[in-house]
Amino acid sequence: MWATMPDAAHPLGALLREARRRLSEAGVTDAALDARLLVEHFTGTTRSQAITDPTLPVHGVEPLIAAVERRLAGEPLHRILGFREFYGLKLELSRETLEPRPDTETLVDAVLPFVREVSERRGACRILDLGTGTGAILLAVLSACPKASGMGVDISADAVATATRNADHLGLSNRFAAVQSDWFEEISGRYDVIASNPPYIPSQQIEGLQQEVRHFDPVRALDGGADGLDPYRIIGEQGPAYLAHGGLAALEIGHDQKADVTAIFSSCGWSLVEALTDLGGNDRVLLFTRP
Ligand SMILES: C[S@@+](CC[C@H](N)C(=O)[O-])C[C@H]1O[C@@H](n2cnc3c(N)ncnc32)[C@H](O)[C@@H]1O
Repeated sequence: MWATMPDAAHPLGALLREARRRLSEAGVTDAALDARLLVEHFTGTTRSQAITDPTLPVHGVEPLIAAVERRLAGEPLHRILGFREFYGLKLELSRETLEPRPDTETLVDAVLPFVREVSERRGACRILDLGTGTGAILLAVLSACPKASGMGVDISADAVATATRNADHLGLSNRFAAVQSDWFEEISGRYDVIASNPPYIPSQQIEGLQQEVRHFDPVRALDGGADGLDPYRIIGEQGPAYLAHGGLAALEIGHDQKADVTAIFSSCGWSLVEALTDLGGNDRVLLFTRP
């Protein structure tokens, strides 16, 4: 109905039904939720308006029509919206940033007790987030721990700019800095925590990933080299020079990488202190110290 009259005013309830119908007929999982979020975002309306005032006339529906078409073409919902929630924070996405995943919240939960303990004991705690992307991990930790501060590192200038904007919007820029660097290349000083969710997919497996990941997440955020372990070798070998005495390394890993990453870190003098699983019960986070 809307494509023939994009300039007309459409009742909010009818827009929602039409968006839901199109998405569900195309087999989009979570069609109802996606329709609601697209309608709210692209018409500037709220969920309660849709419930209490479904006849509310909405003008200028072209952006909504275009957004639904993008979803029908397979683009992930949050890429279209341009943001995603992570650890309760609204984070802007951009072309070269990974869409942060709920499983990565496991890493935030894993480091917070250590960050709080160091902050309480010393009045400060410094965190280095390698491969920061949107800034997700570091910003989540800073939002939960007011005495912590940190540096987000990314090889992508676009990611560094996005993480910086996210810190501004969240009111965290006084404790957050971001730098473009190939891992430790531009880094100096020592940090209490080195955190990273590095690219860890073996190069050969990228082609076989779901279309939504393969086409819309940046390859540089996914590709961990021939066996997926290259970044862990770099962090394991070079990390000790940037770690404060008694510090912690916290790493997200692929579900089948626990033994390999533990072996790499052990060979560099680290000790595994904890291994955590994600919401699906898969190995997801490893914590190491240097005795
Ligand atoms: C899996 S993403 C993680 C993004 C974010 N930390 C998160 O958890 O949502 C990996 C990130 O590492 C960055 N990266 C890839 N190679 C890098 C390198 N050599 N040096 C620094 N960052 C790199 C990518 O640009 C990407 O932002």
